[in-house]
Amino acid sequence: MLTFPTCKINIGLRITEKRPDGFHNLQSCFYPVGWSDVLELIPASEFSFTDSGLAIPGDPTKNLCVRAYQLLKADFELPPVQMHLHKIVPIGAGLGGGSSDAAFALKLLNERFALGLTVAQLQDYARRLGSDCAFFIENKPMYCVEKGDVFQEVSLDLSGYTILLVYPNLAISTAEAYAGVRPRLPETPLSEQLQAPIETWRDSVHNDFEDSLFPVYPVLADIKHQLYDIGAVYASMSGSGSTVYGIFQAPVTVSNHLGRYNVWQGKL
Ligand SMILES: C[C@](O)(CO)[C@H](O)COP(=O)(O)OP(=O)(O)OC[C@H]1O[C@@H](n2ccc(N)nc2=O)[C@H](O)[C@@H]1O
Ligand SMILES: Nc1ncnc2c1ncn2[C@@H]1O[C@H](COP(=O)(O)OP(=O)(O)OP(=O)(O)O)[C@@H](O)[C@H]1O
Repeated sequence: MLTFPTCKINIGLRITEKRPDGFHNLQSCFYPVGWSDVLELIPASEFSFTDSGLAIPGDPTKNLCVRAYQLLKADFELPPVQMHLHKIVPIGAGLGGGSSDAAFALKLLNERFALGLTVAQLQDYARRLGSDCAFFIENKPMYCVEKGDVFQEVSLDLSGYTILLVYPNLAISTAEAYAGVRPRLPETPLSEQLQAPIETWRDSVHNDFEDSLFPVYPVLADIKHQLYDIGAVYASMSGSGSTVYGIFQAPVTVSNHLGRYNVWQGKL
């Protein structure tokens, strides 16, 4: 069985407070984007995990796909499987790629072995693997609060718009990015700003990580300016970086300047 774990962008990201558990509460709209990995699962005589495509740093036995399998195996009689991940979505990119792999692995195992887990149960398993993971169970636009794993329905529909993602070949660790932020409650809740037309977002919808990361990595601010220069209606960094995205009315010609990076264009 094959599945295609997509990624996400954050439209606005306000870090509101540090929690007693060391994590941060946030407000953000998570929106699915079609740039995807490929995950294959085949029943086998013993468990194995292999990967290809982009090199994944760290120990493969701790890959989030393996951890997803082990999590379910602890509660169910799961037969052994051969798992293969072809990695396409950049890593340390603010796109939640690894989290998506984990969530899609949970969904695939649930389906293949008819475990009968509900969406809420799958989300509970996903939360144990990472803050971004639970979003990818339903994988639809959501207003996310707390650690980014508590959801409120959002009536945002950007279908028809084109998105251009620019990964500047620079990995940013999520934990380090959080260590650099100064949490504070925004004067206007993000949910209110998102109800205004997309043309207003440039002046209102903000990713708090930009404040601490743009001075350290000037290339990020440069990409954001370039995206506005080529006609983006709205541009922002996603998550804790380093991907910067632009939302456009129609498909765009990627300038030579941006073409030097790892770019992906598609429909929202
Ligand atoms: C930046 C975002 O991508 C926005 O969607 C997410 O908040 C990151 O979520 P994630 O990559 O799933 O992060 P996790 O694997 O849960 O946590 C990695 C590290 O990021 C920090 N972290 C993460 C999420 C959060 N709400 N507060 C945090 O402070 C913690 O130091 C944690 O040790
Ligand atoms: N399937 C996977 N894909 C990517 N990284 C993985 C995966 N499984 C485990 N990891 C580990 O997670 C680290 C990347 O985590 P990090 O949260 O920075 O990036 P991400 O999952 O690509 O997305 P984001 O930057 O949005 O959080 C990698 O360095 C790797 O050690």
